[in-house]
Amino acid sequence: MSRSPPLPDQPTLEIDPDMTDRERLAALREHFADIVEVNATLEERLDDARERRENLREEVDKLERENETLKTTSLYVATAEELTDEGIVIKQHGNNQEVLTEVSPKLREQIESGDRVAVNDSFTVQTVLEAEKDARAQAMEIDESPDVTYDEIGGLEEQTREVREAVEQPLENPEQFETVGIEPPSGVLLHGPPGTGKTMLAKAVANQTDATFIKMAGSELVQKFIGEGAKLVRDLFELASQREPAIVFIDEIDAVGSKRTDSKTSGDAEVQRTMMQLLSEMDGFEDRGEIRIIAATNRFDMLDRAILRPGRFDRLIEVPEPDEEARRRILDIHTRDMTIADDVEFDELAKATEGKSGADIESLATEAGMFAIRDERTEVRQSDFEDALEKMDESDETGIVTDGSLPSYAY
Ligand SMILES: Nc1ncnc2c1ncn2[C@@H]1O[C@H](COP(=O)(O)OP(=O)(O)OP(=O)(O)O)[C@@H](O)[C@H]1O
Repeated sequence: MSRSPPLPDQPTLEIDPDMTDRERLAALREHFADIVEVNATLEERLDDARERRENLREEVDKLERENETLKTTSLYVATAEELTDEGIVIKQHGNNQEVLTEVSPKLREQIESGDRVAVNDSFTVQTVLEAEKDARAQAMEIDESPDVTYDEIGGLEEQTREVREAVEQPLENPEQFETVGIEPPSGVLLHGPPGTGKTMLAKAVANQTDATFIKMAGSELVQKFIGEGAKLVRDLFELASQREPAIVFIDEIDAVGSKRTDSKTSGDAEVQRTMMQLLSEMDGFEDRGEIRIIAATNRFDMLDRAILRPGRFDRLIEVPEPDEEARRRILDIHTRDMTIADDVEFDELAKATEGKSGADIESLATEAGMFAIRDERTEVRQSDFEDALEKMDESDETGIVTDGSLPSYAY
């Protein structure tokens, strides 16, 4: 805060007993003029101080209001439907209840009908939410040019060939399909245990074909964006058609495409709506041009068969856990940039990692590197890999997984 200038000195009256009346009058006049000047200065300062106090009071009010807002627990999301002289008509998400409510004049200036707002328990509008495209941006990962290449994928030669045939060829040589007179497969479903390279495979095809890679996680659709799943699916396909050629990758499709249950809870209904939207987008897909869809799941058994009908995900590709040869190759790939000591026996490590996925082998290499660093070495030895493996097996037993996710062996 800026410091105020010092107050002016109090004027002093200097009267000498030897002064004539005229001199005394002059001195008094001068003193009076000084006092008037000091008074004006003080008055000016007082005005400044009042103004400052007013500003501070406003600031305190604002902070108090903000504090109040923060203290009130959850807010509800609603859409501002209509701005009237009496207030704002909002429609609450979830129950579609319409309410005429109040809003501060300042907030009102920022609201247009159609905006999403947050309201408190008494429906008073508290804030205007960012445009919905934010939910869309959050729900989708868009990668204009993924950098994964086929040679970074260990094993999966047959799967790579199939994916290239079903996705890459229709994008690169559509006329080949026309000439032969067949429709390319609509959607490809990769199924297999977690961390085996399904996402990598989809990214590699996008890279190879210069397609935009747009990923959406099924679990987020139903958990994070409750009430918006169907709309986000629509947005996903709209976005893809704006970014052609594009590869739409739907990870964890089981979250929206599980077998229908008989329960009628609203959560299930929401999942159903999301899935119906997905199916209808896929059915109307032929005219969409250069968009291919790849989905992935590690719960193949749970999938609703409707998803697998012809014209939908009709090319099923199993992505299994890597065998010994594939593990050897994955070890090579993930230790490519590491300084490896001569004593490291990759063949032996490939044997010892039976049951591990590609993602596990990647963390094994990183962990072995960490052991070397802890020991202040730059070269990674066989013993580092062995220690890392032991640590990994221990955490498998305790169920603690290094990347923070829960182990999922449902496959
Ligand atoms: N076959 C593989 N070759 C090389 N690296 C692999 C392979 N499989 C997995 N990885 C490594 O593990 C990471 C995770 O793999 P990815 O995301 O492709 O698995 P996913 O099958 O899609 O898993 P999830 O089902 O959990 O989504 C990759 O970034 C890569 O570093």
